[in-house]
Amino acid sequence: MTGDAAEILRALDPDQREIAQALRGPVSVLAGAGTGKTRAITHRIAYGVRTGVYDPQRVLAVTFTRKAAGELQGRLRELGADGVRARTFHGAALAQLSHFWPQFVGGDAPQLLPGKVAALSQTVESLGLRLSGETLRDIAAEIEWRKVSMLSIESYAERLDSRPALAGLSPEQVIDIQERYTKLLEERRQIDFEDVLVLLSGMLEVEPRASLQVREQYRFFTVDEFQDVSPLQHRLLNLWLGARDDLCVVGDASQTIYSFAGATSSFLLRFGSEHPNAREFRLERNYRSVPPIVVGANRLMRDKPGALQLSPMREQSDSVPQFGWFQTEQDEARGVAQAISQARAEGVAASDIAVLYRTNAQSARLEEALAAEGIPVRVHGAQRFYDRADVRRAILLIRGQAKVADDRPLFQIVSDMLRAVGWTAKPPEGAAERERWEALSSILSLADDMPPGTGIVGFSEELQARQQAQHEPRMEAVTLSAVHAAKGLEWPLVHVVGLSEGIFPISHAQSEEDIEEERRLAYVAFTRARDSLLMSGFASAARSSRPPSRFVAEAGVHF
Ligand SMILES: Nc1ncnc2c1ncn2[C@@H]1O[C@H](COP(=O)(O)OP(=O)(O)OP(=O)(O)O)[C@@H](O)[C@H]1O
Repeated sequence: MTGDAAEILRALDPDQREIAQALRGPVSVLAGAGTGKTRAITHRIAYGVRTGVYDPQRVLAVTFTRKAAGELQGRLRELGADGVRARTFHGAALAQLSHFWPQFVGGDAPQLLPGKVAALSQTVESLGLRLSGETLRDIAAEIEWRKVSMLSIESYAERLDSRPALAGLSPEQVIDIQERYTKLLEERRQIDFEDVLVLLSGMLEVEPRASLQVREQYRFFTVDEFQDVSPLQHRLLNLWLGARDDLCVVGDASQTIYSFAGATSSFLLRFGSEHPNAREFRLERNYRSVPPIVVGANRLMRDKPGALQLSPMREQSDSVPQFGWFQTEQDEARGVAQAISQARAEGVAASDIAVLYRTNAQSARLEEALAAEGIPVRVHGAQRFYDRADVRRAILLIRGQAKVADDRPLFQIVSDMLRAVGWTAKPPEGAAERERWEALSSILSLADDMPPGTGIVGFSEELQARQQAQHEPRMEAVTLSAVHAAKGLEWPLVHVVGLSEGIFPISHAQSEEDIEEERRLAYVAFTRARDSLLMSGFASAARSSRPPSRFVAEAGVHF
């Protein structure tokens, strides 16, 4: 073993190390929240590359979001596993579909529909119906569910009884809309997001030359968050694998939060029966959170199927989760903003704080309250860092400057470039301006964090590599995020807001299954916190009064 390879293993605990050394064959890792599963899989890949078992070009790490793929790619790069690709299912599938279409179908691949709602709106109009934006989104969600569950419209029609009713629509109308939507896309030569996987899977099934090419390209697969895989993604993964079995899947049944969209943890929990020679590992040591948070998380999931029992690894702490109860949503937002102001006054960095909520609609009130306190925020998922116009311009300028012999200190050159796109040393007023300023400032902080002696050429290369990997620099702002989008992330101080019955769990979660999913979502939210977890809720709604969320008491938090 080379010294470098041994170095990679040194960062791991004994369980993680065993995983990193299990390089071949089917491997499943059941890993609780904060137990270092991302660390285990990135080090496993880096170890495989470093020991020469893996050709980096033939390794594919699959995640569910572009953000997670960017993080993974960034971490792999830091571990010296350049060349390994981290992609979303969708990203990898789209690249393959565009590549194969001209060869096996002819012409260019159909155009990808940016979203379903506009096409659906046209479809329902042609049927003489008038539906709200919300109903159109519900119809879109049903189409997505049908496709990822691999059901034809006919089979879907047979199951319609067990699906949620769509406001004001008869079963015949629901089916009619789906048929017309399909026809409209065909006429326009367009495909939607799920069609990418449907079409690619079909192509790989019937076209041995295509599947052979894919299997030539990729040999070793790792899938993160496997508890959220859909039947359609599972089918595609099996097609990528073919007869081989170099597949490592990692997940936590307690963090399954996309069942509503067709995901199921059964692929994770049944991995051993699908691959009888699989090795199964467990990670249950929680490194992320102080013990009282881990105890609360364990309580919330007690006796739930597939739940792991986390053992806290951090030192004992008296930072127990707290619950604050407010009269109105506005009072709650103000209370949270004040608490954040105070934490910052005590020295907590804005980037170390997150506010998590059940639905995106909750963010506006929080944004307002935080802006009133002069707190910089970034709304997670609103815009990708490298898609920001100013960031792109700044990177272009830096790249241009790297071509000129400029041996001034890096910090000076970069701040000049940033000034050219409107950055100032002092933060501006106004939430949007401030967010823009924070984005540009994060480029400057990145320059500041480069090893001493790095020049503009080295920095420009680093930026380009990060941009390619979508690896974002850290912004000095409080993160506002829906819980779904916070999966896989962590912050020292986390506020989970709207913990009121009817908000979280959400009012439309009625069945036992729906409530279980809400509970897992609460589990994801609570386990994002490293040092402090502050929960809150509010009593009054339009015409009624709500009690605190059941999840607060279930986590053993007193109020
Ligand atoms: N062996 C270890 N020693 C010390 N700290 C560790 C170790 N493994 C992981 N950690 C730390 O624990 C935290 C969680 O790790 P990571 O993000 O890899 O977890 P995860 O299992 O992917 O989490 P989740 O499933 O909740 O998103 C990180 O702060 C990481 O640095």
